[in-house]
Amino acid sequence: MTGRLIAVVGPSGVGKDSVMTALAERRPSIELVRRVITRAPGLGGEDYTPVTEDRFAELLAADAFCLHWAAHGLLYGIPATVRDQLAGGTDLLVNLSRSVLPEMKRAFANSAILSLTATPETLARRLQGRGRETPDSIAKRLERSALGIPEGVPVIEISNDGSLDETVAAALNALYPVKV
Ligand SMILES: Nc1ncnc2c1ncn2[C@@H]1O[C@H](COP(=O)(O)OP(=O)(O)OP(=O)(O)O)[C@@H](O)[C@H]1O
Ligand SMILES: O=P(O)(O)OC[C@H]1O[C@H](OP(=O)(O)O)[C@H](O)[C@@H]1O
Repeated sequence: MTGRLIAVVGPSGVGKDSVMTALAERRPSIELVRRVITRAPGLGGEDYTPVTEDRFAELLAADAFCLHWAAHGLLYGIPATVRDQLAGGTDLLVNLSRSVLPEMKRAFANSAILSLTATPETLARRLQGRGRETPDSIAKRLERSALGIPEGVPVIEISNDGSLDETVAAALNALYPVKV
């Protein structure tokens, strides 16, 4: 059976990368997709492939991405090689922009979307605590947090306002319900 592409979406700071890492630890058969990003190397938060804008354009022209988008002044690409991993039966977790969800649903029949939520106060506290962005960039990310899920796209909505353990348990129950 083909693997499932599990997209994790939600506003900046909601905890997508933290939840993805914890999910993969709890269920080691799930693999994390490494994104190609025009971000400076070594900024942490996730394991990504840093590239220049010129290199990103080359990869795009060579059809190296199955999904790509722009946000926060950066370009993001999902390697087309994920199709081979899925064909091999591996379930994959991928951090996506909410804006590419309709395209993702059209392109990947076996897929699911985890939509993480948290209050504006939690988002602000977490972005400030993480310290990866400047105060100006944090303010812009908080403004963008109001962006919703595109209409008609089915999602599994899970609050990450509580502990990571609670979120991971709820996500695993929804994604892999125990058959009785
Ligand atoms: N349930 C949680 N409880 C407490 N802190 C959390 C929880 N989830 C995430 N965090 C913390 O919140 C901060 C933001 O989390 P993370 O980087 O995973 O968010 P993100 O949604 O991937 O953000 P971005 O889209 O900006 O990359 C991190 O410092 C992380 O440790
Ligand atoms: O607001 P939307 O479009 O849903 O998401 C836009 C981008 O924001 C986050 O980027 P990062 O992980 O902070 O670099 C997401 O992962 C996505 O790439």
